[in-house]
Amino acid sequence: MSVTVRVPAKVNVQLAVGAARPDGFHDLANVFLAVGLYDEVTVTPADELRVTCAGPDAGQVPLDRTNLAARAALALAERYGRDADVHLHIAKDIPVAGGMAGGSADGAGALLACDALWGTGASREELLALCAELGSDVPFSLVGGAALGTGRGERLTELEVGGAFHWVFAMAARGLSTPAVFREFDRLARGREIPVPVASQDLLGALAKGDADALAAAVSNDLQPAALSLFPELADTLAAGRAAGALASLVSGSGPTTAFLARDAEGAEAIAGALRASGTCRTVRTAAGPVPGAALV
Ligand SMILES: C[C@](O)(CO)[C@H](O)COP(=O)(O)OP(=O)(O)OC[C@H]1O[C@@H](n2ccc(N)nc2=O)[C@H](O)[C@@H]1O
Ligand SMILES: Nc1ncnc2c1ncn2[C@@H]1O[C@H](COP(=O)(O)OP(=O)(O)OP(=O)(O)O)[C@@H](O)[C@H]1O
Repeated sequence: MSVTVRVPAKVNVQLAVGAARPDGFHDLANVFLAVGLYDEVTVTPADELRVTCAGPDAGQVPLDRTNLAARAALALAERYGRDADVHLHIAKDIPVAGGMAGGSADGAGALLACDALWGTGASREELLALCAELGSDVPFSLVGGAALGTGRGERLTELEVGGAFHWVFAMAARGLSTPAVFREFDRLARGREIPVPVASQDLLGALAKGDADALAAAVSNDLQPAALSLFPELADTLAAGRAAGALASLVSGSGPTTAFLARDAEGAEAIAGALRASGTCRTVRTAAGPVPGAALV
């Protein structure tokens, strides 16, 4: 018997970052939108814990116990007194180290799949608490849709969204390490007063209305200067998307994937074509959101 769970990627439509906390994390006002790019995690009983991965970026994914899917299976097994002798297979379509919560998606997917396989009877709250232990983005991968994340991003308030938003994502030639981007944020912020992060009411209103122009005017990412500082060529990708008519262009989360908001699906295809022709990125994908979070298939 095996269980498969499909989990979406995310884009951060607002990422407000506060000062570094004593524990090294940063308080955030993090507005997540789940978009239709998916990883699938399949769990099958086995003689020992084993991870395999297939997909264009599979070579960059660790297959040992540092893999977030393996860590999720081990955490759930420990909490509910099971053994974690399972084969976890990840069909990976979300870019690796791209700022789209790919590893987090696999963590949430493995947790839900193992939970279904083992019949632990864990409540949604218990699963969300385990997700938060695995990583700041993991609870959102479980929940999906749209949500405001506070604390280090793990405390979620689900948000109403009034329509679909159409996006283009440009994947970069190399990844960026999330801790390195936060460190660069700290370096750039040195000697400056950092305001307490708060969600933008204009942005929440634009999401609720499903208004792409209003959303474009309100998107922001406090990690973008740090990502650009570590990866200056991203400015060329952002400029190419703007020139192609994107309503908004921004770095997704900690980057280096760049995200472009289009008016509709047709507009997204046109921007995607122009980005491909620009030669400023590795691959280009289109996806709409919001979509539901991790779910059994
Ligand atoms: C950049 C975002 O993707 C935006 O959604 C997230 O904030 C990062 O979430 P994530 O990849 O799940 O991050 P975690 O695995 O929890 O943390 C990785 C590292 O990122 C930094 N980190 C992460 C989240 C946060 N609120 N403050 C931080 O400073 C810390 O150095 C931490 O050691
Ligand atoms: N299942 C996994 N898939 C991909 N990377 C993983 C996984 N488990 C652990 N990792 C490690 O985590 C690193 C970050 O990968 P990931 O794809 O999660 O980054 P990301 O999308 O930028 O994350 P986020 O948007 O949450 O900051 C990888 O370089 C890899 O070493």
